[in-house]
Amino acid sequence: MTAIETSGLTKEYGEITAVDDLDLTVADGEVFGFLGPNGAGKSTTIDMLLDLTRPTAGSATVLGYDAQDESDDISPRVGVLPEGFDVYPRLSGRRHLEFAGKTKGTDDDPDEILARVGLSAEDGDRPAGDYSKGMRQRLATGMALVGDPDLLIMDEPSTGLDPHGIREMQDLVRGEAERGTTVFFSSHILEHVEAVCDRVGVLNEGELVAVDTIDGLRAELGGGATMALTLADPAEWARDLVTSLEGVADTTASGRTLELSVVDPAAKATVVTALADAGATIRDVRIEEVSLESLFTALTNGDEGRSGTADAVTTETEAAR
Ligand SMILES: Nc1ncnc2c1ncn2[C@@H]1O[C@H](COP(=O)(O)OP(=O)(O)OP(=O)(O)O)[C@@H](O)[C@H]1O
Repeated sequence: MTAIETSGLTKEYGEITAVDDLDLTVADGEVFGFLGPNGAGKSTTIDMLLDLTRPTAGSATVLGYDAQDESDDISPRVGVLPEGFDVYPRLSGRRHLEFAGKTKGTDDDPDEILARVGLSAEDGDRPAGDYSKGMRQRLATGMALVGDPDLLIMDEPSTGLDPHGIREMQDLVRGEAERGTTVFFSSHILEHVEAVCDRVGVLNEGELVAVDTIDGLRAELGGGATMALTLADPAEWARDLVTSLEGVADTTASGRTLELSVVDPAAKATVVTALADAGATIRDVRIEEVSLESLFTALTNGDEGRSGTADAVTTETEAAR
């Protein structure tokens, strides 16, 4: 079964096409990163999946149910961490979870959920207003996990977290994925998506411009990686050898250093093996992957977002500043 499937899904707000003819499939059990700059249409897509807004055209299924006609079958099976959710400061963490349980009509043990999101029983007793931003996000994720959903939808879950909080969030997502939960993770921060997602879909101005693994995207864009190998002997002969290998380009030799680009990620191992087989002694190998930043910029034409600010597309390093 597919967890999410959209077909020609479109949402227009007057002149603006927020989501444009979106065909997207997310497999059961997958952690899928939904990536795009501010205003790309991520939240609007999520709202249509949850029947919070109706499409202008097209359709979507969630867990096999029609998102519009069978939304009552969908909501008990889906947990949502909405963008910008904040806690009720005076309410304890445990009360938040009890409240979520009542709303969903389940009697999940709050302490089991606290533990699942990495909060202690003592944390559960404290007012959530005293929590760090990372703890608040974990509690909010816990509320989404009440009822043990098959699909967890997280809209920008790492916004505002420091690097430690981000790692905690990523561990949480990985843990849920290991339990078999499908995770749909929207973000405009590249590294967050790369670290946890099996595949990513890149949305730009409402259109899906790519769907692949991060490695696949790198390869597709021809960026791949650059390799610099230091050999024990002058590298000129090795240049001729590796130039003939599939997926290798731009080979240069200078003294004992051999530099090349690999278009196909698998070519890295091929280069090393071919040189070793030919009797070369490799003293050092340096590999530089194409940065996610440049990858993203290439896909979105450096788009800074329709409603966006100049830092709409950012890296973790920038976000942490
Ligand atoms: N209710 C609405 N009325 C009019 N325009 C809207 C409405 N909701 C969204 N839009 C517009 O649709 C486009 C997509 O917005 P959306 O919030 O889905 O993007 P996003 O990718 O989630 O962005 P962000 O990362 O900033 O949350 C934007 O141009 C936005 O201004």
